[in-house]
Amino acid sequence: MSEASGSMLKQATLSARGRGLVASHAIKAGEILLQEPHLLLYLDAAFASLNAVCFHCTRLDPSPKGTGSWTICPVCQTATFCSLDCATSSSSSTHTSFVCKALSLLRLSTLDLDLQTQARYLIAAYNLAVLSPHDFQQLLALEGDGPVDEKANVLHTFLSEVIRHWQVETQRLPSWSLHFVASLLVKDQRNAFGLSTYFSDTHLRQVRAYAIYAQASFFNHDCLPNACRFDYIDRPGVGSTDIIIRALHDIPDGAEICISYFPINWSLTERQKKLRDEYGFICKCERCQVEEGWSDEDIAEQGEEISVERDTSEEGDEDMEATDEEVMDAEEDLQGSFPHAMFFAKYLCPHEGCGGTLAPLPPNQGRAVIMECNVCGQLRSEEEFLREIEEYRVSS
Ligand SMILES: C[S@@+](CC[C@H](N)C(=O)[O-])C[C@H]1O[C@@H](n2cnc3c(N)ncnc32)[C@H](O)[C@@H]1O
Repeated sequence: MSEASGSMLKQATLSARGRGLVASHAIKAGEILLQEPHLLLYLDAAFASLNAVCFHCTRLDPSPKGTGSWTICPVCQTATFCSLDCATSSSSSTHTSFVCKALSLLRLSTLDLDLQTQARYLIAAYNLAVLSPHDFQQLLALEGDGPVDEKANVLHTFLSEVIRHWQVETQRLPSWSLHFVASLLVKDQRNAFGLSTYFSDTHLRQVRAYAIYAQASFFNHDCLPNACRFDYIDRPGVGSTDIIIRALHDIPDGAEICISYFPINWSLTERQKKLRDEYGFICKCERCQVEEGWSDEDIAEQGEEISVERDTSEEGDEDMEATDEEVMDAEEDLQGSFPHAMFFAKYLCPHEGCGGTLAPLPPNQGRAVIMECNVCGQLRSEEEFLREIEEYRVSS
């Protein structure tokens, strides 16, 4: 085992799941287990084409189109910057002359938007290899190696062309083999986190950018996670693209910390497909094992139960604290309905269509537990939680 970050986590090799992160001491609900800046960041091509997201910090342009003070790089006509600071910092980091040239060629290419996003990842990875070999080694150390497929072929051809152009204009840079590009693409698929914008009116989430984090990439998946991730990409100041991992509940010393790689309310079929196709494994977690034994009626019933539990009132915000006894009684009431009912009642965001996970705010002595949603950002007090359960009890 080796220390991962600070004193909260240790890296361990775990049976049938490679490396993972375990608690290096007992952890309290809501504690921040990890806060980490990205190793690599790249924009989603569809979002980038709107020219309303900063190439360097990924903040959105809040002003109506054409009225803001944002600038676009006159050379590649692709990278948009929200401020002089971002434009200046990026010229020696995320938007070097190499990246600028590569983006110019990407703009003229015929790659579809999905391939353009992947090309942006390879450009950022190549830039990282040139600027910071140490950080690039961290990327190479991440899980993932893959077959050479059509996508890898197309993207390898594009990247080789970029490197050839660049060599003609400036210096000699190493080329990358087709197998190397294919393996980097799998590392991205298995380790990148999407930084999303949530539209509360339509409940849609649109990925704005993708980020890879050196330590957070070691969290394994569980369909009943004990931690979840937050990001605050539009928050002012530095560190807006940091990943923050918070404990959902108390975690004992030595237990593995797992997150869910997708919204926790996905069905068994959706979860298994995603994990098999994109992450290369069959999930054997407790929840999957229970749900694999279900009949079609059980599945329909569970869907209804989750939606009933989520159909909550938004009224009232009395400032009284629930006692531990009240919370325990409520938990017992729910246990009987279906396995893991309590997990959804506690941790699935009650706001319709959101699908986010609620985690307690970091512990603050003497204060009631307040849960925060990692998607819509809304808060829920313990009293609201008890009221939801009471409404459910009355209606069932
Ligand atoms: C983000 S990485 C997590 C760290 C990885 N275990 C490692 O050794 O670097 C994702 C990969 O870990 C493995 N993994 C994650 N959760 C797993 C689980 N519950 N069971 C088996 N393998 C898992 C899969 O290979 C997956 O593609």
